[in-house]
Amino acid sequence: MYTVGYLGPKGTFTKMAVDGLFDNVNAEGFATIPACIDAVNDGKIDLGVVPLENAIEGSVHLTLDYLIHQVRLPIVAEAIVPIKQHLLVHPSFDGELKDITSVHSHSHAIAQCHQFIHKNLFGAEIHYTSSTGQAAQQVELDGGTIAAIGNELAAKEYGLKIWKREIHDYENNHTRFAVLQREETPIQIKNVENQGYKTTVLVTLPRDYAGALHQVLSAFSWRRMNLSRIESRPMKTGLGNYFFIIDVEQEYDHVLFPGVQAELEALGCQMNILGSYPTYLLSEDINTVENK
Ligand SMILES: O=C(O)C(=O)Cc1ccccc1
Repeated sequence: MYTVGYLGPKGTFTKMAVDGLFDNVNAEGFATIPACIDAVNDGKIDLGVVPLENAIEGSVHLTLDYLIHQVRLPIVAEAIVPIKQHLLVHPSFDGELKDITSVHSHSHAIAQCHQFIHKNLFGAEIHYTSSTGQAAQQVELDGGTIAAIGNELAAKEYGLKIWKREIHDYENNHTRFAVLQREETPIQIKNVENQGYKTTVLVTLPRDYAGALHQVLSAFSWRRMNLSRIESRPMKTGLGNYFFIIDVEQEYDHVLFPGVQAELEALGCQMNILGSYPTYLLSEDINTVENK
């Protein structure tokens, strides 16, 4: 049985991703994303599930930066999870929205609900937590007039009342989660069909010159390799120096990718593969918890 790490405590979206991907695993919660990645790297757990990107708020920089700068673990699968954010209160709360004095959640969850907070919780203090689960735990402990933003699983785990459902500002809210493994071996995923494959590459340019990025993209383009995302992250060596993280919508092969790599190296660029992996789209039902 795998031991799978996730960003805990119980009731986070990362835990929902674990439940959606795996049957019969030993799930272990970690307080931070780096702690979960380190545990995979140190061989303490078999797999780690970490958030990569949200449709409303964009990349999870902590995950990307830790994977780029600290611990290069291969991404072996991706889960795309439909996200529904709810406003959770203590069961003893019987006030109105205007009575809520503070709202607690992970910065990404707060950002997905900025408009809702601005219009309905104006004046409430915002408290950032390390996860939505931790925010829900806080509401269970403190009660009173504080609220958390999180999912139905958290409401169940911490005995909270869902005061208002689906408060995220835009529809089609999804988060991508990466499954990390120390050494790539085939992994057993629940009975869900994968939607295809992606390969994520990291490219560094030798220096800033006119058309450098255009040349990099051309290496993919003339080979008809479709890109689904390009993101720049600071190299942390000074302003203007970036890594480019590029998702290619196909599985790694031994012709096209080495061809791109040779072409980029001839330009003085470096290219590293961060993973080539199947992508799983999890069902909306994952947001609904049975036997509440
Ligand atoms: O807070 C949660 O519920 C998480 O699972 C962490 C997280 C962080 C950033 C984007 C999505 C999920």
